[in-house]
Amino acid sequence: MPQTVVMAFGGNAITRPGEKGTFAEQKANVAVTCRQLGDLVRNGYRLVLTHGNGPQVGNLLIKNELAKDIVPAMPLDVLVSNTQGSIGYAIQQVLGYELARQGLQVPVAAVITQVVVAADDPAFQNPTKPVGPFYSEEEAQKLMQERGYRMAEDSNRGWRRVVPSPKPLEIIEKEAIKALTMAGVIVVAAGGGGIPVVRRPDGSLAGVEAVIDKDRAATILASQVGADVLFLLTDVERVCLDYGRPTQREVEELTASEARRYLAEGQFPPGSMGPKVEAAIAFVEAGGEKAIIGSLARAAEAVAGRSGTRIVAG
Ligand SMILES: Nc1ncnc2c1ncn2[C@@H]1O[C@H](COP(=O)(O)OP(=O)(O)O)[C@@H](O)[C@H]1O
Ligand SMILES: NC(=O)OP(=O)(O)O
Repeated sequence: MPQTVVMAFGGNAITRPGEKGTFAEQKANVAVTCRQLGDLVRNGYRLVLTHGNGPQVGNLLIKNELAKDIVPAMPLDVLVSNTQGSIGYAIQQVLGYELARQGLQVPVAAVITQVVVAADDPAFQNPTKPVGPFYSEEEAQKLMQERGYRMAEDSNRGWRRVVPSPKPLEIIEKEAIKALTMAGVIVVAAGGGGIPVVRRPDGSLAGVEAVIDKDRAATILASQVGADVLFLLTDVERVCLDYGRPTQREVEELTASEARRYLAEGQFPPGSMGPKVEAAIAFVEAGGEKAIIGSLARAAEAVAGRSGTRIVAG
C-alpha cells in the first residue's frame, strides 16, 4: 500500500518576508520544493498538498480597501477563495512542469475547499492570524489609529495585521479530495486553511470573515486521506527552543509530550510556529507515523530524515 504524504507549503515561505509578493516570486518559491517531489512520486508516494495564504490574502485586503470606491469590496472568505485559485494555479503549473521534466506524467488538480468553523469560536473576538506585509512598530501604530486595524508583532519579524483564525472542524469537499487522491491525482486542497464557512440550522453554508491556519487544516486533511506522514514546510530548517534569544538551539526530534510541554511554556508563538507544533502533536496523537516541521527549500532532505524537526508519538 503506497504511503500517503500531506505537505503544507507555508504562506510566508511562498512569499518570503521582504519580498513584494509578485506572482513570479510565488512561483519561484514554490518551484524550489516542486523540483524535489519527483523522487517521492517515483517511489510511489501519494501526495496531497496544501498551502498558506497569509501574505497573499493580506495583500488582497489592501487592494480591496484601495479600490473600494471603484469596485465592490469582497468579504474575507471570498479573498481566501481567490488565494486558493492563484496559489493552486501556481502549484499546478510549476509542479506539472517539474514532474514532466523528470519524465513523470502525473495530474495535479487544485480543489476549491470549504472548511467548517464554529460561529461562536472565541477566535472571532481575538484575532491572531498575521496577514499581509510586515510593518515597523511606528507604521503599525499609525494603521491602528487611522484604519482601526488590529496589529500584532509576528515572531520578531515586524508588525502585521491580524484577523480571526477559528479552529477548523470539517472539510466539506473531503470525499472529492480523497477520490482524486486514490485515483492517483496530486491534489492541492484546503488552501489558505480552507474557505471558512459556518453551517446554518437549515444545513446551508455561509462564508465568514476569517483566515484558518493551514497547519491546523492540514491535520484534518491528513486524517481524512489517511496520511502516514505530515510535512509542515516553512522558511526555517528546524523548530528552535529559545527562538530569537542567545540561547536559541535547533531541535531534531520531539515526542508529542515534549512538544506539548514546550508549547505550554510559550516557546512557540500563536501566530506562527504555535499552530505548526499543535498540528504536529494532533497528527501523531491521532495515529500518524510522524510529523516533520522543516524548510520548503529542503523538503527532500526532510523526507530523508536529514533536515527538519520530527514530532513523534510518545
Ligand atoms: N521556536 C521557533 N522555532 C522556529 N521558528 C519560529 C519559532 N518561533 C517563531 N518562529 C517563526 O515562525 C516562522 C514560521 O511560521 P510562519 O511564518 O507562520 O510560517 P509559514 O507562513 O511559512 O507557514 C519562522 O519563520 C520563524 O520566524
Ligand atoms: N492560512 C495560513 O495558515 O497562512 P500562512 O501559512 O501564511 O500562515
